Amino acid sequence: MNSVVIVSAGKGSRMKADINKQFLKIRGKEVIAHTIDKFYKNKNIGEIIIVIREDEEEFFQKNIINKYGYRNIKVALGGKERQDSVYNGLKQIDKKCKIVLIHDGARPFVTNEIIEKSIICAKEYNSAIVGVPVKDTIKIVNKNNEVCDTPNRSTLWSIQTPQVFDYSLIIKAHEKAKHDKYYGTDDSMLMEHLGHNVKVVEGSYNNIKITTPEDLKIAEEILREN
Ligand SMILES: Nc1ccn([C@@H]2O[C@H](COP(=O)(O)OP(=O)(O)OP(=O)(O)O)[C@@H](O)[C@H]2O)c(=O)n1
Ligand SMILES: C[C@](O)(CO)[C@H](O)COP(=O)(O)O
Repeated sequence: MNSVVIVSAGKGSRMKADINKQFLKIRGKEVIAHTIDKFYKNKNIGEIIIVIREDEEEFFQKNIINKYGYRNIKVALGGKERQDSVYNGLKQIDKKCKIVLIHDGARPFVTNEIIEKSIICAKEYNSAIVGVPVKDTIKIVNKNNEVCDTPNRSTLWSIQTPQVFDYSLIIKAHEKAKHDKYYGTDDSMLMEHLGHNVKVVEGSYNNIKITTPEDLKIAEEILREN
């Protein structure tokens, strides 16, 4: 069985809104509901776990689960860092799970095609992450704003979610990270820390993470075009 952990227990501080960004609306529907729909309607997904902040659990139940009538969605509580929230979600997964997808609640434009090709890749390589080649030139800059280096752009990818893994391996990777007090900014860094190869699957430039107020405007446009 394939399970998905959708992490939605962040603070959304860069959005500077009165409510958590997951509950802001794009074209009348909450960001998190757009994201859930993508997995809820996908025939390859057997189980959905949403990770929510404890102080937002009641609001989530009433305004998302009850409002849209979602069934069989498990809820886990968030942790201090994204990585802690992912681990809490992974612990709720059914024993029958072989492949787990980890996805940001704040990335509502994931597609069926991306979900399907990342699962196929994870079945072959145990570890698959979605990304797109960078379009800009990237500079490494020091604290005085001086350029230190310009990495070769043809080797640079911007990494998104879903990130998809063999379930027992990602649990092992989290346990090693916990033991070593190692924190990564994405899930695959834990697999790299475990010494495992990670394969990249080409995603979409529309699969943005809603992070700042500008992203909400871009999101409205993406939805209008699709
Ligand atoms: N402790 C945390 C931190 C983040 N996330 C989730 O991880 C995803 C990516 O994180 P990000 O966009 O950085 O969200 P926030 O941490 O909420 O944003 P900010 O850094 O602006 O506060 C989001 O769906 C967020 O809800 C989480 O579940 N638990
Ligand atoms: C996992 C991620 O979405 C990949 O781009 C990203 O690293 C999350 O980072 P954030 O610091 O929580 O925004």
